[in-house]
Amino acid sequence: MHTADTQSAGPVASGDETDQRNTRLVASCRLPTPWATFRMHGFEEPATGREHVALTLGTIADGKPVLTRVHSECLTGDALFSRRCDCGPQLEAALAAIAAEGRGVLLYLRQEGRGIGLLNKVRAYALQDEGADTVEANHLLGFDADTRDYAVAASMLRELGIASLRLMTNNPRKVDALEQYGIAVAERVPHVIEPNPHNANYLRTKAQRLGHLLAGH
Ligand SMILES: Nc1nc2c(ncn2[C@@H]2O[C@H](COP(=O)(O)OP(=O)(O)OP(=O)(O)O)[C@@H](O)[C@H]2O)c(=O)[nH]1
Ligand SMILES: [Zn+2]
Repeated sequence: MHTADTQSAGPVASGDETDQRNTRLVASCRLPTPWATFRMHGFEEPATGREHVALTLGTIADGKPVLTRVHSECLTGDALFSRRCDCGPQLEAALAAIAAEGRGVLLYLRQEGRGIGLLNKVRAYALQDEGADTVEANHLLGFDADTRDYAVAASMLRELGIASLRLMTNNPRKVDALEQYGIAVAERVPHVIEPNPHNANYLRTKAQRLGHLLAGH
């Protein structure tokens, strides 16, 4: 098992006062998991009070592209074992990949339900139970299909001293958004999970309507 105990002292600020500082690093600690013992860094977004975390492993502020997962909160998939989506297995696979490499970062962003919040996601799921797809359900509730913003992710990465990523994602819009906020994506690493009978339609909709790169959909 890899351990974060030997990694460099901690996050390094870029020193550039013109950076958009949307987040503030509050505290860091050890986080043992089944895959590795990570460093966990807790951030707050002063403008909104939202709290986010990053898990890091190894030496990450050395300028070389860092294997990275930018994961959006999904309480149902990440914590409650829901099979409606692919979030839980993606989270596990990302931590396993970072541990296997001995170096990397996972940002856990508190933008549940593609930014619409937990209870609106439950409303969206109820509409999907009646036949709407994931995009139609958001629209019926008066939201865009995806209301997430990655300025916070870019700010956290800068505070961790990371400027270049090997990003585990199937979402080209996530790559574009991070680059727009000044983070280089040296490589997109596909992060495809084997579908199950409950999420096959959802994954097809993501590929067809949200532009996700999921081979076979
Ligand atoms: N509004 C809404 N949000 C959902 C639904 N299913 C999952 N989510 C949320 O979607 C977010 C994950 O986004 P995804 O579209 O699965 O994937 P992504 O992060 O864009 O792309 P990847 O990096 O490839 O995983 C999490 O915040 C989930 O809570 C849904 O049916 N409706
Ligand atoms: Zn999910």
